[in-house]
Amino acid sequence: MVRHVFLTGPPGVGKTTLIQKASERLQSYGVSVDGFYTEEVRQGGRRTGFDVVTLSGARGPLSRIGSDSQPGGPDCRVGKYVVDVTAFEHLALPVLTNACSSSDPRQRVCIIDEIGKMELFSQPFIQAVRQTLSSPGTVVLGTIPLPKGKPLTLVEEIRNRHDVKVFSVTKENRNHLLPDIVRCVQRSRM
Ligand SMILES: Nc1ncnc2c1ncn2[C@@H]1O[C@H](COP(=O)(O)OP(=O)(O)OP(=O)(O)O)[C@@H](O)[C@H]1O
Repeated sequence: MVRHVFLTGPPGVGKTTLIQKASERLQSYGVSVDGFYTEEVRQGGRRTGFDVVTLSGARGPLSRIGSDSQPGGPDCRVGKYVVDVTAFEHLALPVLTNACSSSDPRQRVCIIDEIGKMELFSQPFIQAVRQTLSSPGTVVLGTIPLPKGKPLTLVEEIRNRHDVKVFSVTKENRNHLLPDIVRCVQRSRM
């Protein structure tokens, strides 16, 4: 029985776009949707980092090019991007906690875009994702990266769960997947 739905695929293929469309479609059906997206930040035509944007409209940095890690702190770097773990946790953790603790008896959908290298610098985030996945009232609609390099423990865990359906997004199928994703989430809520 599928409980949670994840999208995977190469960078820039359209995972976030699909999740946003699915979220809008689900909300138009009266489904309660919460969570966060990761959006790229561009300045002068080049990508300078990523922001976390919650569905309730709050925005903060996830990572930026060229800024240094805190002196003496851990080096939370992915390629040229330095992750602002504190800012990320400040935005993402309350969203996940709320998704698990809502008193609304109807099942709700929690968008987690994405669970990748940058986000996984945060141990509290890892714990919060595990808790959300095991929360009976919550269906997760999220994104995970394709397997590449060293396996990411939580991502492997998600892939191996029996209650998870993973859609692989490609340039060829990205314009056709939306109804399947929405249907799968709707069925998970029954
Ligand atoms: N179906 C589509 N047709 C044309 N362009 C698209 C489509 N889906 C997304 N794009 C464009 O591709 C770019 C990347 O999209 P998006 O951010 O959704 O990809 P992503 O897979 O989430 O990327 P990342 O791996 O960096 O998070 C955006 O500029 C978006 O407008």
